[in-house]
Amino acid sequence: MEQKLEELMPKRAYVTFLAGNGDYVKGVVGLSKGLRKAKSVYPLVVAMLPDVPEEHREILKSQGCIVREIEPVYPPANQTQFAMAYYVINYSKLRIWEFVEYSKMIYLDGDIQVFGNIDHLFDNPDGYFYAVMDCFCEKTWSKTPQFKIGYCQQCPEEVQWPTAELGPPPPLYFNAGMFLFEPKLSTYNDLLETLKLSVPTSFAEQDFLNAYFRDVYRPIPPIYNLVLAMLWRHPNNIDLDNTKVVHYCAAGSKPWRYTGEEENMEREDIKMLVEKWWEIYSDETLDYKNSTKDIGSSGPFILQIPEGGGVDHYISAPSAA
Ligand SMILES: O=c1ccn([C@@H]2O[C@H](COP(=O)(O)OP(=O)(O)O[C@H]3O[C@H](CO)[C@H](O)[C@H](O)[C@H]3O)[C@@H](O)[C@H]2O)c(=O)[nH]1
Ligand SMILES: O[C@H]1[C@H](O)[C@@H](O)[C@H](O)[C@@H](O)[C@H]1O
Ligand SMILES: [Mn+2]
Repeated sequence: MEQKLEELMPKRAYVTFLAGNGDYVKGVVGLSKGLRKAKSVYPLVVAMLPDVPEEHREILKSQGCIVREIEPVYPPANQTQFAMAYYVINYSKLRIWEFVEYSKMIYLDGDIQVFGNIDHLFDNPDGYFYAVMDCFCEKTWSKTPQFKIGYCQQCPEEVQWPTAELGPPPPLYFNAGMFLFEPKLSTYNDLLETLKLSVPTSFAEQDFLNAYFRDVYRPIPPIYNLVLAMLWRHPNNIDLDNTKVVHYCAAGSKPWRYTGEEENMEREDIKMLVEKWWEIYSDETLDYKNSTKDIGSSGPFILQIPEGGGVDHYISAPSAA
């Protein structure tokens, strides 16, 4: 019997996370417009906690986002001081492994902007967890042994890991603001069960995900998640001209809150990147309602086949189920 094309195609989507009634909704609106500008063919799902107000949900739907409410996930009770107190809500991100109507997803934080098309990352071989290596040099890391001895995995030759005192060097560590993963119920259930036995640490679910996926983690280049501190900590490791994804995670760098006053925020490269975020956010031609006719603009109800990545490509892709 003939199967419909839709049924044969592995489904893919971007996914972000939204909590509360604050201003992160602006980040998500910016992100949805950035994905449209980059002509991504996949929709943006917003996994949101129940505390996101109706008004913000409507704004996101009107930008073509698929809104999915999730229940909060809490870490085991513990005395941990997270690097930022609000990181506790980020454990709720684990719910995205339950989105099994998609075979592969790319998670992007709401404070991320996409400046180039990254749809090709979905074609990476199945069975791995792909993300960009983090940097340990900012003050948020000050409680960690890495920071205390001045060790960063971005330049492991500068300060060598003291194996004699601390044992073997820690495994590669990714920033959890961007990653490619495969939703799966078995993984989802195991993540939640494993969390119950875990001890919360400074970087909350980012530390947890690093520990959980350490054997299948494959680093991808920093052009797929430019953690802004890399600009002043490791300029030689980055390629700004070819950077496709920028993560406004450094203190004071969220474009919708930017004042330029915090440390490093007066830099020309930071100003330029903040301006580039605003250009996309304020561009009305990128609003979903103005761009649905445009081929390549992502939206929830349109089945689209990417240029040059047609039917054969989809059908031959190995199943991630
Ligand atoms: O009030 C809030 C706070 C956060 N968020 C969402 O949670 C994400 C994570 O928060 P930040 O982007 O402010 O955090 P950082 O980039 O500093 O944090 C990094 O470390 C965190 C540890 O919990 C997470 O892993 C996060 O994905 C990773 O990029 C946001 O992008 C946004 O999508 C909200 O919706 N509302
Ligand atoms: O998740 C954190 C956060 O984004 C910090 O702002 C950054 O300095 C860290 O390197 C990262 O691990
Ligand atoms: Mn972030």
